[in-house]
Amino acid sequence: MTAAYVALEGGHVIEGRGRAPGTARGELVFTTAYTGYEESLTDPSYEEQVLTFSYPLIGNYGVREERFEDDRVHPRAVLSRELTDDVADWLESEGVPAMDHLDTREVVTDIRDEGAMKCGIAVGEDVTEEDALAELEACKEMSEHTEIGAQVSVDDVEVHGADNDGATVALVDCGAKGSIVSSLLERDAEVHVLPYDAGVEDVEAVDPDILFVSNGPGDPVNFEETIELVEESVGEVPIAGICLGQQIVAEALGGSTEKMTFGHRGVNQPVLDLESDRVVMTTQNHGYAVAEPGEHLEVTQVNVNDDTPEGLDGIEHDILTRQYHPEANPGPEDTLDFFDDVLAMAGHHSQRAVPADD
Ligand SMILES: NC(=O)CC[C@H](N)C(=O)O
Repeated sequence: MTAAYVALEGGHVIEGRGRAPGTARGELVFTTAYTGYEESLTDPSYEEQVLTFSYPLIGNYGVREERFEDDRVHPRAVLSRELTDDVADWLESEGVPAMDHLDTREVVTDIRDEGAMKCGIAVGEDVTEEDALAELEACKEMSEHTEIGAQVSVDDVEVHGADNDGATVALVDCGAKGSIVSSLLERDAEVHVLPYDAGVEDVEAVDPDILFVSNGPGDPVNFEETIELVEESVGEVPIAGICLGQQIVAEALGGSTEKMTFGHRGVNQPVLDLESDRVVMTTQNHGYAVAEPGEHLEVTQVNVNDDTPEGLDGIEHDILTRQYHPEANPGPEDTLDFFDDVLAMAGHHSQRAVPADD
């Protein structure tokens, strides 16, 4: 058996079974999702984090590329009660350390009590507890990853669905899940994926019907360029956002965000829509939340468990954001109509909707 250690903030070291070798460090978080391990492991929002699966068996329906949200694994390391060989081999081929035979109830209880925390991992034939502790020592706080946008964004503009007849969307890629792009393409949109640090001139070059800010990893205040872009675009073009996108929109409109104790990560987070009084089940993966929405935004949806803002609507301008992942994947699919609502905002701004010769 390959040795495997995870050192938690405070110095507590837990031993497990090595499943993919290497050393790593990151913010230790957990997801309660019982399906969707392929989607979670390829979700760019997990960049710089170590992901613990609380569900005890991970990998029981194999590993298929069609399910991937990006072309690589994003968590720095993976902890589980039991990983199948399929998943362990995949993680090894990606160079991502993994360990199992852990009591993940103990890990999750620690995170719930102490909050998301720094950790160090060491997996391999000759590793020791000290190797895991050295990784812990070198681990940064999530908010110190100030360049995290550059780690996950496209470098150059990418266009998808150029032949589509629907709305033109400028999607600012702060670490976008692939299924946000496919949800827009399925609705006939032409999607221009822009780097996270795109400026107003880059958006003007696309002349979009919608400016859409994606999900992404880390602390939203580190996305200064994206916040500035949204600030300058309010009132010029309808704006949409998912997860980090909602947080960036709130920051841009004079609101604020805060770090949660251990966040929301799973596929059964209940969300109440305040207008319809209807509850939907949602996929979530976030460790920050909107604290103050900003003066031009109204909170329209809240998390049933802790009342945190889950949906924001613009009061004077066309703005629509969600803290959860409406694109689902792995599901549930209660909230896919968000994309229809976003695309319905296309053409709301007359200066863009009315052709010059009208
Ligand atoms: N999925 C996301 O976009 C995550 C947003 C942000 N990084 C957070 O942890 O809250």
